[in-house]
Amino acid sequence: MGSGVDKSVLRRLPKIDLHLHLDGSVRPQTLLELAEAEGLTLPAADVDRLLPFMRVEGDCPSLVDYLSKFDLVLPAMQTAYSLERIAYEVVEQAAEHNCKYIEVRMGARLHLQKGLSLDEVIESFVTGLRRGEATYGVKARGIIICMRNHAPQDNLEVIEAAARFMERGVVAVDLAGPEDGFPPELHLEVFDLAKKHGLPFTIHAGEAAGADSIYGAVVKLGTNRIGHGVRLKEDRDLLERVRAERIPLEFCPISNIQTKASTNWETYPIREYFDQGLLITVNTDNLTVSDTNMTKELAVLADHFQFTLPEMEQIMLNSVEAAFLEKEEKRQLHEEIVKSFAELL
Ligand SMILES: O=c1[nH]cnc2c1ncn2[C@@H]1O[C@H](CO)[C@@H](O)[C@H]1O
Ligand SMILES: [Zn+2]
Repeated sequence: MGSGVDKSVLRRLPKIDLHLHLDGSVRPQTLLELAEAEGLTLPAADVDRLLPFMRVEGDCPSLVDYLSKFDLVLPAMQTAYSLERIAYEVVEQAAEHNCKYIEVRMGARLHLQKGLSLDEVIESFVTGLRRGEATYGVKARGIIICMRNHAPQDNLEVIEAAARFMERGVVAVDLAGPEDGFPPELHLEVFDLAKKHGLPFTIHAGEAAGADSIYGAVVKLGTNRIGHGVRLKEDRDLLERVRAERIPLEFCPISNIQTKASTNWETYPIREYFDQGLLITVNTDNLTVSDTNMTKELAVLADHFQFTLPEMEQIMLNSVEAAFLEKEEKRQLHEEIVKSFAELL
């Protein structure tokens, strides 16, 4: 199998990652250092032995099991220093794979355990992104996540805080966390508030739950983008609507197989959706938890779905269209992607 794509070129291709969680992308060495400095206990004292606790290994039965991996890192993400550093290092990791633009997301309320305020959390996060952008030249913006298992009242506060950072690197908000039992409609009011502030949003849907969840996100909430959306084909009318309205799908192939959004590559609908003209984007989700990077994600497209380099360019241009950026910024990014592909092809 394979599309005959020269693998050595994949790393050099210009890339965009629109779906990337901060807490799922902590380097093991960084966790060790933060734990040491803060007196936190970890299950292992060196990188090799710590890694199995940080990433999904072998069989992961479900999204809920996948999400249990985040419990290990969150205690070390409760200070301004750690949040700034981890955000900076995510940009650094993106630069290693020639990403030109990334949108990094974080659940602000998950970082209040040691007394930081919501504003301090977001400030530290965007400061790290900005420093990363200045150092590596990767344009980096933030998305603030509301957790679907948190009370809507608490999420309203998250939206208010995110809105205060709209001129300082926050470009959108999101809904993430366990999908079963927490439909998007529970947070209708929360995303109405986002709309009032002119904050666009993306909703994780169709990953662990089926098309109903995507329906809630698209029809009831009016989402601008869909996080994953793998199970969209379960509702043909909805698929047609998503296609016609050009609502982007943030696919994360390696994570999607791990969380069992699809049971295997044979049933993973990326080729089918792409060929049907859905606005497919390809992203990493969680660099550490999923043990991935953008180069590996593109290799999956070549190995399992015969995507050619021009098709990969189309995927990146889809990401430009889907990006939460101003028109002029998108125009520049589009130009940069086209130019770099032309040089490489
Ligand atoms: O693929 C995913 N689906 C749903 N929720 C996720 C996924 N990856 C991470 N998180 C959740 O988002 C929180 C903030 O980053 C993480 O702590 C995790 O609970
Ligand atoms: Zn996600």
